[in-house]
Amino acid sequence: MKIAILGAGYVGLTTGTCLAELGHDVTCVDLDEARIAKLNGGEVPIFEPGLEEMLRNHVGAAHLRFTTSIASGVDGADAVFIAVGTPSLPDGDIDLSFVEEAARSIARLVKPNCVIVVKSTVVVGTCKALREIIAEERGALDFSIASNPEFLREGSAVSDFLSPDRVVFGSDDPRARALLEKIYQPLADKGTPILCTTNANAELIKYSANAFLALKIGFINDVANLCEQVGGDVNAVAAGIGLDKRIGSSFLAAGPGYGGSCFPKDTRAFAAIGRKHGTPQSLIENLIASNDARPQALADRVLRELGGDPHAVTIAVLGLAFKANTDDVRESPSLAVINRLLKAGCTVRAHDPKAMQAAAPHISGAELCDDAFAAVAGADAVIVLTEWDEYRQMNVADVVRAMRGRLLVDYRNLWNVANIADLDVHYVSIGRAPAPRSKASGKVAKANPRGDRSAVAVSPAG
Ligand SMILES: NC(=O)c1ccc[n+]([C@@H]2O[C@H](COP(=O)([O-])OP(=O)(O)OC[C@H]3O[C@@H](n4cnc5c(N)ncnc54)[C@H](O)[C@@H]3O)[C@@H](O)[C@H]2O)c1
Ligand SMILES: O=c1ccn([C@@H]2O[C@H](COP(=O)(O)OP(=O)(O)O[C@H]3O[C@H](CO)[C@@H](O)[C@H](O)[C@H]3O)[C@@H](O)[C@H]2O)c(=O)[nH]1
Repeated sequence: MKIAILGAGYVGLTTGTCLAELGHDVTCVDLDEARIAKLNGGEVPIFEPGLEEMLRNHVGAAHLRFTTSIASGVDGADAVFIAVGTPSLPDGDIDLSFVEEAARSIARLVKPNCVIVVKSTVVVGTCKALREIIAEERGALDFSIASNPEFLREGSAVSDFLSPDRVVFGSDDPRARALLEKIYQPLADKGTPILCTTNANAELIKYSANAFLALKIGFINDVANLCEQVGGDVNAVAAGIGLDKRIGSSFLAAGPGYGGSCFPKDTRAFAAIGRKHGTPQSLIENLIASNDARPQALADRVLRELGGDPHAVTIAVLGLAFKANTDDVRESPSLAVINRLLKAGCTVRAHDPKAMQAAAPHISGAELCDDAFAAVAGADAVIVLTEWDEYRQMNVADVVRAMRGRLLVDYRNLWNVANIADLDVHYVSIGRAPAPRSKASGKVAKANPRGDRSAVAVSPAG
């Protein structure tokens, strides 16, 4: 099958490479000349595990090409996937202008009977609107339009695409359905459930899935707040509720709030579409408000723990990406925490294994360190904000030795409390029971002088 993909970002590039892997002949088109030049020079412009190697194999075998020319990209294509961005508008609704522009630009170029597949995340009714735009541009063209929402996660995009929980496509016409079935046949052969439904349902499924997953995260973060006040441990609570098959254990990791290019934007769009149609999505509206407030609250907590004049304080931040295994910093809670600390007057030194270049323009004033220990050296406090394995595997005793102060803030619950128990540190984590007991005496320790019950204060051994 000859396929063109418009947009060679996280989704377009992964989709193009994986469709080549499934045996199709793929051309990825992007208007960003620098991006295409990099790809044609054998360089992959994003960090996504497994992508580079797979991409090189298919470029080498001439199944995968990159171009800035829409005309040559879509020439003769049986299907054209639109995978361009759908950013937020100021009112929370999504900006469909890139998708509309993409549809307009291909309308006069695609061959008759072509199937136009909307891969971008779009609000319900978009396929219908695009059909009208294309008809307006091209008059009598016989074409089909389908929605094929993407559920991959950054950091595991390739495996998510090739081994998905399901493939969803929505189309109101049999030609599009038949073509998409053919495109995804290799996944169906492996037993992947294929759900074929209407355009509108497919569009709604994507937003509902993201909104529901974001709700799970918001819920566990609220539970974490409660645990801190009443003496619970959110990890134990999450494990306990996650064993109920109706709840499931995934997406119950408490942390600094969800970020990234999808959940924040898609929950806002979900809420906006509810308001527009007179069906307010109050659960989601509340979720957005509490998630937006979380990074600031977590930064303020660090300032409270430190006390004194923030101008005299140096803080090391470990992690800038919105999650591990990606270089993406879009709506990363880490950036919001850092900017709050900078505004308060702190000196901030930050590190990330992959995301420093992307983060730099958003945290001017912070010093970027090539090495995690360079960030930590001489710091009064260390805050972990991204769950990179590199940080998980750090020897916490070495971290403490390198610091000037004694405040360790683990906003991803990466470090094992038992390994910290013998260190002379004040350890703050998310949703953990206060354990202010000295190992030696079994009495309440004084290592948490401000009496914040949410902090785990650990006394030196012996
Ligand atoms: N990032 C994810 O994990 C993810 C997962 C599922 C769905 N989505 C959705 O997929 C869509 C794309 O997301 P992304 O993260 O890949 O975006 P991105 O910003 O990484 O990439 C979009 C690309 O489209 C290009 N582009 C814009 N207009 C174009 C046009 N007319 N023709 C050709 N190229 C054009 C841009 O130059 C850019 O390189 C969004 O709707 C997003 O919500 C994203
Ligand atoms: O238990 C969890 C799981 C995730 N997160 C956070 O939630 C955000 C999103 O994480 P994740 O879903 O793993 O990454 P994305 O790449 O944003 O993927 C989401 O958004 C994509 C774009 O729509 C969808 O395709 C995916 O199915 C959906 O998981 C990140 O900030 C994570 O740190 C948590 O705090 N706790």
